[in-house]
Amino acid sequence: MTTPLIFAIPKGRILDEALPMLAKVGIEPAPEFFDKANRSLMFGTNQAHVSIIRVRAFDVATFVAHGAAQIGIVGSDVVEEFNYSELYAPVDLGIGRCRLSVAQPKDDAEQIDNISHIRVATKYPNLTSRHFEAQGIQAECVKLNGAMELAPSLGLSRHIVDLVESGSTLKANNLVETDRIIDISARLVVNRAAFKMRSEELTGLVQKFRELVGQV
Ligand SMILES: Nc1ncnc2c1ncn2[C@@H]1O[C@H](COP(=O)(O)OP(=O)(O)OP(=O)(O)O)[C@@H](O)[C@H]1O
Ligand SMILES: O=P(O)(O)OC[C@H]1O[C@H](OP(=O)(O)OP(=O)(O)O)[C@H](O)[C@@H]1O
Repeated sequence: MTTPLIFAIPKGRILDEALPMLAKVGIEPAPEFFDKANRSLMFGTNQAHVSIIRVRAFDVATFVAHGAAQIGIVGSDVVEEFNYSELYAPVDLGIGRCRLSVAQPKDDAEQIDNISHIRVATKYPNLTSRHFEAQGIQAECVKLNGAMELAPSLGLSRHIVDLVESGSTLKANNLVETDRIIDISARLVVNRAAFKMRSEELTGLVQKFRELVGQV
């Protein structure tokens, strides 16, 4: 019997858009997956050789990069933040679209043109440092895991780097977007070693996703 293929999917907001895509490529989670009272983290599917794990978005990349899961779905923000060499991201799924941006208080007139150091609250210290480094600015990142928008009003940092979609979270917290770092969408990710070792199964699955999004 072959070991099942482990497919990692994020439990956050991408999940609702990812499940119909999985169904279209022929993978449907077992009914227990939809039972909120069920505390399992790994689920069978309609395909005997495919299991699903539901983990936090950042952890999808970690599970797949280390080969604990062979394939997964995760935002390109996470792929680029980690930059794991073992993570192959062959398909842009076109879901979970947003952008990673710099923001600051609406009434803060400070320009960052003439400064060499900046303090930034963010969940993305690597992307943030890289972005400011390219402008000759050293970024001191304060790592938060959510609610970055609170940082400026509470004096944690003047600037934040966070995900923006509609802009309503920034607006509700009196912040304005000052720079766009990257555009983001969800990617199909595959562990490179697994892609070689289990090439038949994984190439077939990658191809189905490519066809689904019209990237043939
Ligand atoms: N406002 C948004 N619009 C569209 N896509 C988003 C938005 N916010 C996040 N995403 C995408 O969804 C992914 C997961 O975001 P989500 O907010 O569900 O995670 P989270 O709750 O911050 O994660 P966790 O609880 O696992 O730390 C992000 O990595 C990004 O790719
Ligand atoms: O521009 P908008 O449409 O307002 O979306 C942006 C918000 O969405 C995400 O947060 P989420 O709602 O996932 O909550 P989180 O802070 O717990 O991650 C992100 O971190 C922003 O706060």
